[in-house]
Amino acid sequence: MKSKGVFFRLLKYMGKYKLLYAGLIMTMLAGIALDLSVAWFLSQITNAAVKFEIDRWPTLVAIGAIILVGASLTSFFDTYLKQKASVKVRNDIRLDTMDHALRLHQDYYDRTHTGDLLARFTSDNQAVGEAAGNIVMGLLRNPLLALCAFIYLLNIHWPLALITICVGPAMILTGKMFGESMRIKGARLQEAMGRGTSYLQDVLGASVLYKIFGLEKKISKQYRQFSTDIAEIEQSQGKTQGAAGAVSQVIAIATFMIAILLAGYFVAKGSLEVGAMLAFIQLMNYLVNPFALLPALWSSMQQALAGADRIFQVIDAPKEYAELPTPSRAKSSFSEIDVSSVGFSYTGDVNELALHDIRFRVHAGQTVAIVGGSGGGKSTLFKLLLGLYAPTAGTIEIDGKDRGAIGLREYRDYFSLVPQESVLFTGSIRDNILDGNPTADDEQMFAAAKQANAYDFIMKLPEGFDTEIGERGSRLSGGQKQRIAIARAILRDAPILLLDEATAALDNESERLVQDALSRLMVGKTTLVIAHRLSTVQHADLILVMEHGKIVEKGKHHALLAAGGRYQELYQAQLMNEEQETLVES
Ligand SMILES: Nc1ncnc2c1ncn2[C@@H]1O[C@H](COP(=O)(O)OP(=O)(O)OP(=O)(O)O)[C@@H](O)[C@H]1O
Repeated sequence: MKSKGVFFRLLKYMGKYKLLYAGLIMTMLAGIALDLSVAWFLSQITNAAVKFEIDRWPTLVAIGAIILVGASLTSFFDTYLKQKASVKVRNDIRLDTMDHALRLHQDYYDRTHTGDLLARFTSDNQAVGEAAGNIVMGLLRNPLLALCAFIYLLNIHWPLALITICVGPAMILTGKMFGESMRIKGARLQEAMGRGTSYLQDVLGASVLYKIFGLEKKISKQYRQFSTDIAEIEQSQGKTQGAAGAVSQVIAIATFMIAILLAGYFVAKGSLEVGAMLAFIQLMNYLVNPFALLPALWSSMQQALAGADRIFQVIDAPKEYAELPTPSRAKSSFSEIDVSSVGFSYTGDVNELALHDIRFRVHAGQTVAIVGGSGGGKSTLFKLLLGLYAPTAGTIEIDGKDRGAIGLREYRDYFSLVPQESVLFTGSIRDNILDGNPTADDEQMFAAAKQANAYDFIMKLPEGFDTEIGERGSRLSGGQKQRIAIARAILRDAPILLLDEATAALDNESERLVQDALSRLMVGKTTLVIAHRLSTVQHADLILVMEHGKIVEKGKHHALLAAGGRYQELYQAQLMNEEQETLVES
């Protein structure tokens, strides 16, 4: 997006705090008046001194004191209000980003590293906050101060004032010259930071893996590359900023010198008072300094706008819902799911189908096992069933209606999910189980925990259900996390359960507790399970064998085994696996 468009969008966020910005503008105007009064004050003191007007001194001291008090007050309010405005705008943008991120299509999450999204919430947000406070006010105050100083200068000595104002166009040109380059470097920097944060997130969340595999040196080397990229862009930014600063300094000093030489000349000729010359010097500062600051402010604004653009990309990305959906209320029943000629492509290209012509029907209460080799399309089928992606061809209907007719939230209310790796959120065990049904009371929560074989271990924890589980459940064992996730699914009590069986074996006792919990969860439910266990497939009402995105065999265990096809191969392989596991354990 063009930086102008980005700026106007940022302005909308700022517009919510009109009073605050009105206060800031008043403070700014008072500050400028005080600055100018210092020049006037200088001229008064000098003229009184030159004319030996000693009796004016008490008044001059009083004026000096008033200027001092005014300056300290405006300085306080200026800093305080700018900070307040910046914090409020940042907070609103952060909340808005979250509000939109929660509604993004799964496709966005599958394509984008979460670290990159995190950078938009952190470093980009920080840059935008700066823009809404210090930078925008600086961009307003400096030209206005320069303009007021110029008008005052015109009053003192107009030919001198006109010579001095030449600094303006030269500085604006400098700003333009370096601003675009700063904006491009700013965007590159934020992207590099996004990549660095993504990498950090992967590595710091996998401490056990890098310790065991001895990857410390490799990771340190790779991170050096990310860090060096960031440092190089920052250095290059420094160069551009330095060059912009140097050019503006040269212009400022040259203008200053010419004006002073001329002012001195006019005093010597008797056409300018000494007091007026002192006021002139002070006013020159107010004219030249703002122009010297403008290029740097302008480039910081460009950099902040590059950050804002990255945030607005998240806000503008296609969403699943127009508003945040109402909390889920699981459906109580259904009769049939009909998957009819479903085809799907992640890329939208019909030549790259991840699923081809998938057809099957499930009746309430049945268990369907989905088996097949890696990359066969099992998880993709789950994603479609859960409404995370829409089929490219064909339909998925529940009781004769597809998700378009039912509405996405309501469609998802038919489902509960137990993923392969249990995901728990930061918070207490209670919070996590109640995610299944926030309206459940303690009795229902305890009953769910008991069914999930989780109650006893939870009660042994120091704070029972109120125990904080730590980041991603890090303070719990794998089996404990799974049982909490199962308790959550039990409390949800949705009629269709999608279960991705864990491939990683737990120890015997833990495995038994988890399996037992899962069988209780499945009672009375329709279950579609990506199955890795023989016991699950043997008892399924329907087995779908998936290879290369197609259902290559379909039926019940004995019939498929007798057919001697792909299912039999998979079954034999799994049988050998489980026999080996039993041998290792015994
Ligand atoms: N987000 C994605 N974008 C593009 N292609 C994808 C995406 N996710 C999966 N695929 C591709 O779709 C195909 C099916 O993958 P899927 O994860 O559904 O297989 P799977 O049967 O669940 O495999 P596994 O048993 O190994 O988990 C694979 O070729 C995979 O590379």
